[in-house]
Amino acid sequence: MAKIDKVFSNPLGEIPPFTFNEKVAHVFDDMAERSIPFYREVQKMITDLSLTFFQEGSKIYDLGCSTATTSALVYQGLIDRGVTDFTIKGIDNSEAMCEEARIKLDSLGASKDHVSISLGDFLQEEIHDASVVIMNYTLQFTDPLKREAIIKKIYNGLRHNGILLVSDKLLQTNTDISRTFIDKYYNMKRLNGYSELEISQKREALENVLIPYTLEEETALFTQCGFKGVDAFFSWYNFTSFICIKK
Ligand SMILES: C[S@@+](CC[C@H](N)C(=O)[O-])C[C@H]1O[C@@H](n2cnc3c(N)ncnc32)[C@H](O)[C@@H]1O
Ligand SMILES: O=C(O)C(=O)C[C@]1(C(=O)O)C=C[C@H](O)C=C1
Repeated sequence: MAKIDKVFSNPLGEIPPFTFNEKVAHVFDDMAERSIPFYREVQKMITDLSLTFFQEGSKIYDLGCSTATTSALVYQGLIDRGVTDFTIKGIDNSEAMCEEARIKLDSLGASKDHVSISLGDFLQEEIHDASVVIMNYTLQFTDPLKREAIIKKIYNGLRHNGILLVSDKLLQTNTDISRTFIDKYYNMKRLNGYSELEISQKREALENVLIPYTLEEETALFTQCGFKGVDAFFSWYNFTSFICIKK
C-alpha cells in the first residue's frame, strides 16, 4: 500500500512537538520528497560527492539516517564501482526509522558487513577513521548548544581530505527576504499536494524542534571547528547543502 504522508491532514487540536515517531517513519520517504526541495537531486549530489571523496578502507557515517535513503545510494554506488573495503554506519535515535532503514537495506540485499544501522544518539557515538560524514537535514534538529561538540567530534574523526556533507533549512537575516523565502517554500508544499491545514499544523509542530541557523552561523560553525574548505554545493531559497573538507 502506498505510504502517503497524511500525518497532519486532520485537525489535531493541541499540536504536540514534532517527533520522528512510527507514524512519521512509516511515510517518511513520501514526506521528505514532498517537503524537502529537490530532495532526490540533493541525494544524488551527496552520493556523487561521497563517492568522489571516499577513501579505501575508511568509514562512512550517515548521522540521522532516517530510512537509510542516503546510505542505500552510497552503498549501491560503491558496489557498482567494485569497491569492497568500506563500511557505512547509519545512526538514528528513532527506533521506527531504524526499522524502516533495515527493511530498505534488506530489500537491496545490502550486506551487513558493509552497511549497518544503529539505534543511538549521534551526539554520544564515536566517529573514527572516516572519509565521509553525512548530516542530511539533521543538524537543524540538534540542540544549538551541542552543535559545536558534534561538528568538532566529526572533524577529529575524519581522515585528512575527509569531508562533512550537511544539508539544512536556513534562516535569512533580512526579514523581507526571510518572509519571501518561507512563502516560496510553503508554495512548494502546496504544489506538492499539502493542504493549508497540513502546512500550518506542521509549522507549529516544528517550532523549537527544527532550529535553523543563518548561513553565517552555519558557515562559522564549520570553520571554527577546523574545516578549512567550506562551501555550498546546493541552495534553494531557505535550504542549503554544504561540503566541508578537512585539509
Ligand atoms: C529530516 S530527518 C533526516 C533525513 C535523512 N538524513 C535523509 O536524508 O533522508 C532527521 C533524522 O535525524 C534523526 N535524529 C535527530 N537527532 C538525532 C540524534 N541526536 N541522534 C540520532 N538521530 C537523530 C531523526 O530521528 C530523523 O530520522
Ligand atoms: O520545515 C518544514 O515545514 C519541513 O517539513 C522541513 C522538514 C525538514 O527540513 O527536515 C521537516 C521534517 C521532515 O519531515 C521533512 C522536512
